[in-house]
This record gives sequence, C-alpha cells and structure tokens, in this order.
Amino acid sequence: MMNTKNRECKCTRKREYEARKQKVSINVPIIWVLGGPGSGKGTQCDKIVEKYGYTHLSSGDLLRKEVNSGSDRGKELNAIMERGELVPVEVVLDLLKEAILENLPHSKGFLIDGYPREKSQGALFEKNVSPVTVILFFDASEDTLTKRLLHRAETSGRADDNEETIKARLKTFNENNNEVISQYPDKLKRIQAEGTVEEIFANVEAILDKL
Ligand SMILES: Nc1ncnc2c1ncn2[C@@H]1O[C@H](COP(=O)(O)OP(=O)(O)O)[C@@H](O)[C@H]1O
Ligand SMILES: [Mg+2]
Repeated sequence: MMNTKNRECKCTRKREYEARKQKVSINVPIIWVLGGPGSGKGTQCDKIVEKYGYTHLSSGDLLRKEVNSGSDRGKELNAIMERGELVPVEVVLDLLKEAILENLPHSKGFLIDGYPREKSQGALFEKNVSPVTVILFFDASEDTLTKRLLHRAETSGRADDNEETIKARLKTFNENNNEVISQYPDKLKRIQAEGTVEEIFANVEAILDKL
C-alpha cells in the first residue's frame, strides 16, 4: 500500500518537473486576457470559447482548484488570495504551463485569463512558455468594477468577493496594471468594457476575426 502510494507520488512529481523543463512549440494564438477584477474577463472568455473554440485557462480558477484540493499549498494560496494579494509567480506559471501542455494536442488557441498580473510575470511567461500573440485589455472604471463584483458576490461564493477584499484587489490591480500593459504597445488591444456584454463582444470579434 505504502509502496504504491510512494510510486504514484514520485511519478507525479517527475511529470511536473518535466513539464517545467519541456520547451513548448505552440502554433496557435496565445491571448492574454487582462482587466481589473470584475471587468468581464470570464464573461467574454465564455463567449470567445463558444465562437472560436479556444481553450480558456483562468489563473484564478486554476488556483481555486488547487485551494479546493485541500493541499497544504492550497491552504497557503487561500490565505494570500483572501488578503487580495498576488500568489508567487512560479505557482501560477507552473499551473498554467501544465494546463497548456495538457490541452496542446487539440487546442485552437489559448485564452490566458488574469495573467500576467505583474511585469515580471509577463516576461517569465514569454521566456518559459511562449510569446504572446495579442493582449485583450478590458478597461472599465473602478465604480463599475466594484458594482459588478458586489453583484457577483451574491452568487459566486468566492472568498475574495467582499467589499474589503475588493478594495485590496483594485489597489493591487492599479499598482501593477500600467506597468504590465505598457510593455506590449504593439500587441495591446484596449477594449472599452463599460457597455453590454454583446457590445463588448462585438469589439472582441473585430480583433479575433483577424487572427
Ligand atoms: N458588460 C457587462 N455588463 C454588466 N455586467 C457584467 C458585464 N460583464 C460581466 N458582468 C458581470 O460582472 C461580474 C464580473 O464579471 P466576470 O466576467 O466574472 O469578471 P472578471 O472575470 O474580469 O473578474 C459578473 O457578475 C458578470 O456577470
Ligand atoms: Mg474571472
């Protein structure tokens, strides 16, 4: 019993290690989806998946999955996320890269939702995973973001959808966002995200139809 467990454990670790080392050759679009908390990244990604068949990888969802697994790493992550802070970049990047490799054989493109959150995260992704094709940045006012998140809080069950954490998340976002997007002037597509879901999606289509 003990032996089998150990073997499985080593095996998983080995696979993870190899995933990290492996060079990835990706010939489908890699799209970073950025914007403040509540800017509609998840909502628009769902619509993109429906029309374009891309693979949606949300860094937040991958992290929450890790938290729900109940692992020690998950518990540490949960504490950080409840404070509205950013988790260590290696953790997010490993989770993203593993998910990309897993989906690569059949994927038409990847939506990387909510990453990079810091300048260094973008550089690490491009170095260790792949260059980015295009960046969708959903731009909405703080007022709109807060209203949408408080509304989402009624049903989301997310530990970070409460007034205090929302304030901290907006602060984290404002501190880092300009530095992130200013690195990629040629790839950046700024999308006005105050309108209806359909209006915003029309602007998204105008960009993705050209890829
Ligand atoms: N264009 C929109 N107009 C009004 N509400 C929206 C719009 N887009 C998203 N929402 C709502 O705002 C909340 C946050 O959207 P979500 O897609 O989860 O944002 P993010 O993934 O960027 O945090 C959700 O409750 C969602 O239904
Ligand atoms: Mg989201």
